[in-house]
Amino acid sequence: MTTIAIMGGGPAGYEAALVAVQYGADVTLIELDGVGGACVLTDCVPSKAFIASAAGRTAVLGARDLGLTVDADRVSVDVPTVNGRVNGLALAQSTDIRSQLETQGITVVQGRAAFADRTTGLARHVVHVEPVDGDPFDLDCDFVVVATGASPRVLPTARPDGDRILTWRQVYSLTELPEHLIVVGSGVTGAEFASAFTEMGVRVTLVSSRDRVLPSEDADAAAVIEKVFSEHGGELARQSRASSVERDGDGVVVTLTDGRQIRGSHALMTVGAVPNTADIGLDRVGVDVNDQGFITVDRVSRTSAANVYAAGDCTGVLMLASVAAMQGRIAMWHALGEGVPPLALNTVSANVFTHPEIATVGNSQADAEEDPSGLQVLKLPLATNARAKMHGLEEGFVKLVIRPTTGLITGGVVVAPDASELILPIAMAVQNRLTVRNLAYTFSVYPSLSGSLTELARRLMFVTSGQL
Ligand SMILES: Cc1cc2nc3c(=O)[nH]c(=O)nc-3n(C[C@H](O)[C@H](O)[C@H](O)COP(=O)(O)OP(=O)(O)OC[C@H]3O[C@@H](n4cnc5c(N)ncnc54)[C@H](O)[C@@H]3O)c2cc1C
Ligand SMILES: NC(=O)c1ccc[n+]([C@@H]2O[C@H](COP(=O)([O-])OP(=O)(O)OC[C@H]3O[C@@H](n4cnc5c(N)ncnc54)[C@H](O)[C@@H]3O)[C@@H](O)[C@H]2O)c1
Repeated sequence: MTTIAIMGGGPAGYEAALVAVQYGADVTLIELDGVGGACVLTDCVPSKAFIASAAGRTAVLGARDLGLTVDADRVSVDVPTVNGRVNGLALAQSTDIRSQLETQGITVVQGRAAFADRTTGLARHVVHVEPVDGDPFDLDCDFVVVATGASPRVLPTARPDGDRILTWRQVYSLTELPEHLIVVGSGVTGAEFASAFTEMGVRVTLVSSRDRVLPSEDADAAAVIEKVFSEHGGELARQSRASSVERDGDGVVVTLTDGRQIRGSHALMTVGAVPNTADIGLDRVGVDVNDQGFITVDRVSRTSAANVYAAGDCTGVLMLASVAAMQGRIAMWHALGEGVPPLALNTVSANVFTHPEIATVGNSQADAEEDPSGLQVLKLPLATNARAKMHGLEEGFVKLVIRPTTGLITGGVVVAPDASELILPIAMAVQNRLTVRNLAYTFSVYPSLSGSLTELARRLMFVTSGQL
């Protein structure tokens, strides 16, 4: 029987385990904290549950625009209840995944795993396991999957104390809302928390090292987020790189590289993530890492060492739960002899859970600007959509990227409250090589926000080159 050890029980690890066991392998999954990994326990799942509470407050207050009487002073956030719900939901999800794994026959060990090979270059590997309760033991394996994830990056001059200077994993132990939260770092994590805390009525300053929020996202989408953020009272400190964050009595002071200082009650550090690859014995097996410590993998998740695969955030390929899970599955399909298509990043859909949300898939407007003869972009604001008017939506848009010569849809952006749900038709089109004509001829419900997608496709039929 093929013996497989999986280090780490996040989406990369547990999805790899579920595939391996289907092929009759003897699978042991070793997870330090809890099954589901950081994704379920501290990162993706809790943050989205927290954001759901923030969005609930916005929805209640927004009901005034729909003719309902709401006493704004009586809409308050019960922080211990919100965080209790968040933490309880994460634990429940972890328990569900663990029981699914065990029902399928996967051995789950809570503990730390590391390579213990005595010689580099062998095809079989030894994984040393130190369970949290029980004696250490070694596993002799045909294949190993490294899926150890990543951790918040800590600046030496801004050490989190869990009280006033927080990582994103420490937000859920707050017992009351910050008076003035300074969010340092305006990537996806920073933007999501800045948006959620403003929705909860907190004064937020977002420190961005660039001249805009979400530097890697669609510029039009980021502009909408900035506008809504400032309407909710948020302040954006542009071109501002934090050089240190220190306690100052009951508050914090963030010092910027140009000497300016921003004072607040709390600081939330969202300055990126570092891979958990330092102390797992990768050098004993000859697994290459890049200069930031991320494991180098190919598109079927192979590392530089024979029969060692790696998946998820520890590879830094695209730090999304969906990509981690797919890398884990691909690793096991490949190892166990299944013909598998390599990972294709041009079809990945992703969502930023700000208010409103930003969902993207495939080619971006930046791609189109680099290739103006090959790609064309059209944007349609939602403001004229009947359903948007009914719900009082004034912001947001849909955008499609197409190949004008063929009409193929190669990418898109949706900015809307439920963009994460609305992106699927575009993702289907990109994945299945559909054209604007295919989308234009599709019935959408009237009235619906998705009606703007079919309308945009109809408009695009007239900017394509006549071959449709
Ligand atoms: C705030 C935040 C919100 C996010 N929201 C989203 C989202 O909405 N959608 C999305 O797609 N992605 C989201 N992400 C990204 C997503 O959480 C990650 O891409 C995902 O967790 C990666 O999964 P993974 O399996 O690689 O690692 P993880 O989920 O980090 O799991 C790795 C596990 O390995 C364990 N481990 C580490 N070392 C060892 C060892 N030596 N032995 C045993 N176990 C070990 C760790 O304890 C950890 O539990 C978010 C990230 C953050 C920070
Ligand atoms: N909804 C989602 O899918 C979701 C949510 C959160 C995170 N993620 C993923 O997790 C990964 C990490 O995202 P992230 O936002 O945590 O990290 P990131 O590395 O993407 O962004 C960190 C930001 O902090 C800035 N920064 C660094 N040092 C700074 C300093 N001293 N002062 C001010 N700014 C500074 C960087 O310039 C960067 O813009 C991403 O790949 C992201 O896609 C996904």
